[in-house]
Amino acid sequence: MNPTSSDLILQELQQAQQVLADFLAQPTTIASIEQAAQLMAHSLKNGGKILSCGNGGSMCDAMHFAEELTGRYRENRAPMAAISIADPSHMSCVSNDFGYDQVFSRYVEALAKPGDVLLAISTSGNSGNALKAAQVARDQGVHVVSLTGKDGGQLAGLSDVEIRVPHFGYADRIQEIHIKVIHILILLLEKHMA
Ligand SMILES: O=C(CO)[C@@H](O)[C@H](O)[C@H](O)[C@H](O)COP(=O)(O)O
Ligand SMILES: [Zn+2]
Repeated sequence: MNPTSSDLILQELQQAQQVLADFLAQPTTIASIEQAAQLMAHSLKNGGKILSCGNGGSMCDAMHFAEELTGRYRENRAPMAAISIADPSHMSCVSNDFGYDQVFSRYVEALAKPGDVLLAISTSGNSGNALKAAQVARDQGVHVVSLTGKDGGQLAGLSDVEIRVPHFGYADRIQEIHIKVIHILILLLEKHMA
């Protein structure tokens, strides 16, 4: 028998609850979020900035993160220096002329300065363009914070701080936790910068 809509709704919410419980049960979770916030706050206090990137839904998350730092989260306060790598003209030029793997790294190469932070978001931890951006960032003295899923992929090894959602199913389950972490990071940045 096909599941009813109510069955599907309940199943979705219960699965999300389980992924959140598994994330919370991971011994590294709380410390890694606090470390990421400290790294970002240190950079901002020293005149640095945060660049964020990701593909698909994770690009939306990268944009969401940056706009709430330059714009607003819960309350009005001074803007913070953050920019997501999501300019369509840049993305189309670089994809067309150099390849999609370079869409984020070329932006990092152009704009990032030592002491800045790159927030790289990838549910698989294996998207080529995110890996290349993290590698170029490291080469330029830019700290890498990553939001990953599954086993962290290759991005785990390229990160100064990795925040991993240890879920091996669909990406949306991982993204649901990523956006929660993004909001917590903003909350902590506001606390550190106040
Ligand atoms: O939002 C979703 C799925 O929920 C998709 O658009 C998803 O972000 C895309 O398939 C991405 O290309 C996946 O990349 P990644 O998270 O593995 O780096
Ligand atoms: Zn938000």
